[in-house]
Amino acid sequence: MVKYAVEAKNLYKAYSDLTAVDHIDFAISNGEYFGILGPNGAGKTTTVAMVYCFMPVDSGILRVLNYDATTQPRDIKARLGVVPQENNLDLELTVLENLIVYASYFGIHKAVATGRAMEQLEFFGLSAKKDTEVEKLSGGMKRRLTIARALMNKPDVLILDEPTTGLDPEARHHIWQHLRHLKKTGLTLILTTHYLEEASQLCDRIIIMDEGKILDEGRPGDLVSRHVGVLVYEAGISKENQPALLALLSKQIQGHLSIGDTLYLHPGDNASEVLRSLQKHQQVETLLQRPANLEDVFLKLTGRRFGNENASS
Ligand SMILES: Nc1ncnc2c1ncn2[C@@H]1O[C@H](COP(=O)(O)OP(=O)(O)OP(=O)(O)O)[C@@H](O)[C@H]1O
Repeated sequence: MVKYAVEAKNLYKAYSDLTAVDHIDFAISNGEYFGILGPNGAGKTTTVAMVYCFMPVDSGILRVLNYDATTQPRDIKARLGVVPQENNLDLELTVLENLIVYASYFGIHKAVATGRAMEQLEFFGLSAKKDTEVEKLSGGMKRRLTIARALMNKPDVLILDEPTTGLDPEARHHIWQHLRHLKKTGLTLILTTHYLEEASQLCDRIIIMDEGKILDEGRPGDLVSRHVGVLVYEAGISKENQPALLALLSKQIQGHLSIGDTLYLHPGDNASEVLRSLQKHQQVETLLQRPANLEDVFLKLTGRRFGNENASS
């Protein structure tokens, strides 16, 4: 068995003069759930599109299941499952037909394909819909069917490009649950997402991308504790009060970090004392205490927020 499911070294891709993937390195172990997290335009889709040999590599090394992405794309494609960003199911066909037709592209005999399809539909809670035309399914069902379809060739690596974008929270959680169950099969999963919670919930390890570069990589929890600590206080501070407040904090907490109106406190910090001071000096209009998350990591690394839709996802 090869050591890495995917290995990228100095990987580079540009569209004319726009650099989409800027000399990045990463390695994904077999059986790992690996996330590529980043805002719109970060280069996530371009990165995975090179992994599934849809887009050519401009320069650098990209090996997938020990095959070279430039010279051995057919070997790679045969062993991958891909769920692209847009649903590309055949809307006029039934649920079952979609799976069987897809399997035929891999030369899987109809009888074998039917058996496999029934197993997949059972697993993804779609058995009752097997004879329904795809256009009549809900968005969440369509997405589950697209994942089921990508598993028809029993891939070693499953690539999901933004698997839950556009779904409501319930449908999203439903998909997460299925993906967690799939982990037991030893599947390697590569997921791109701009949902911070999705990355935290599903991934063993993530890279955070921005403007084609990798800002950092690690386990989601480790990234949070390494960059921002455990607790975060969001303080509503008027602009004129900010300098005085920061001066006060500096006296009280060694090495505290503040970005905008968010204060980051590490477990060793004397948080309750800080809070008392803040309130005593009436420099804070509102104060919210919450656990630190990957949004804070992104903010710390870039000085920019990830985007409002992520805060509550
Ligand atoms: N076919 C293309 N032609 C030209 N530029 C492109 C093309 N595809 C992507 N880009 C640009 O390359 C950069 C990276 O895009 P990419 O789609 O890889 O990012 P992303 O992180 O997946 O973003 P999103 O979440 O919006 O899909 C962006 O600036 C994008 O506008």
